[in-house]
Amino acid sequence: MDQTLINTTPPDNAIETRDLTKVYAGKHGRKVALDGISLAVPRGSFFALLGPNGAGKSTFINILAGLVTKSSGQARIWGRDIDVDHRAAKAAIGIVPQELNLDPFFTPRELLDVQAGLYGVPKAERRTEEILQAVGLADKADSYARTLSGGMRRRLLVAKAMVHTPPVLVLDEPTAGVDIELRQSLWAYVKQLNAGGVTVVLTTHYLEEAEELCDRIAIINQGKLVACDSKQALLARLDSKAMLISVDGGLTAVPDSLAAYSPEIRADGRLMLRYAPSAVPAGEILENVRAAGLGIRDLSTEEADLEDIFLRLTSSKG
Ligand SMILES: Nc1ncnc2c1ncn2[C@@H]1O[C@H](COP(=O)(O)OP(=O)(O)OP(=O)(O)O)[C@@H](O)[C@H]1O
Repeated sequence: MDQTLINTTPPDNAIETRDLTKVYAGKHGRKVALDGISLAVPRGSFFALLGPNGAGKSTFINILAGLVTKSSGQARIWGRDIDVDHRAAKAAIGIVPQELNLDPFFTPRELLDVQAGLYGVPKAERRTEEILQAVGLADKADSYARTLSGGMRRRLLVAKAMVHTPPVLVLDEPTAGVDIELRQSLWAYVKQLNAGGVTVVLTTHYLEEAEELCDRIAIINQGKLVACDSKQALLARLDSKAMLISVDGGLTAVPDSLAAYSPEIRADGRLMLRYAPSAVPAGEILENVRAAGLGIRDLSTEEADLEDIFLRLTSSKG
């Protein structure tokens, strides 16, 4: 890690933005891509930045990366203001871009060396072999980048982002187009980095991925922050569950007395009853089911998932 970062107390938040705004002046007029985003990414967290296409995720990340100039607002990376302390802010972050932009005539080893040089990492401190090993590219260390598969290039980009040992790693849609097996190995490595203290921020279209990996989630819609919370708190917000009941002897019609639970008979014949766990105890539903003369053969429940939250917060109705 950069000496100036080592010699200071680590901040509570790895990234902090205040009223971050970006207005693009395009051919078709002004486009507000970010509309006053204030958020904090706690140090050590595994943070997901979610949003539909065009929500502003890449713009947000590219401002942190120094690739897009913000229109107004502030951003701090590892406590360093990107305007005031640009060099230290840049040293604190490693960015894995969305595009697979690698020089085709360089080998992974050369690319990592060039990158280390750009960041002023002294030769003796370079961890080229270790990083190549970690991303599963040790046996491709001397092959031209153009001969690498999409999944390998993606992993090479992660390796590139890590050469200067930044405490914050940001991945923009890292698994788009990467097959499942490689996705797993990429995540294994990123999880290992996170377990070692690296703060990880990722944007992804795969909500299950965010749900599985991340502990905090922010959702951006049309340039505005519509949610930023722990995963548990976000999911609890929906306060919605479904109870699935296999009824003795099957079921052709739902008794009227269960109408309050928005009942539905599933294609597999099970009866689905919806309820808000904070207001309705499961036992009460079971009593009502029995009182309606139905025998319960088997029972399971389904929780709301991130997709439900995401759709609710980003639907055009708001
Ligand atoms: N250079 C630019 N000039 C004008 N408008 C732009 C520019 N870059 C992005 N935009 C617009 O700003 C908005 C946010 O784009 P951005 O790429 O940040 O979204 P995103 O959430 O990353 O989307 P995706 O998931 O598709 O990458 C979009 O409406 C986009 O068309």
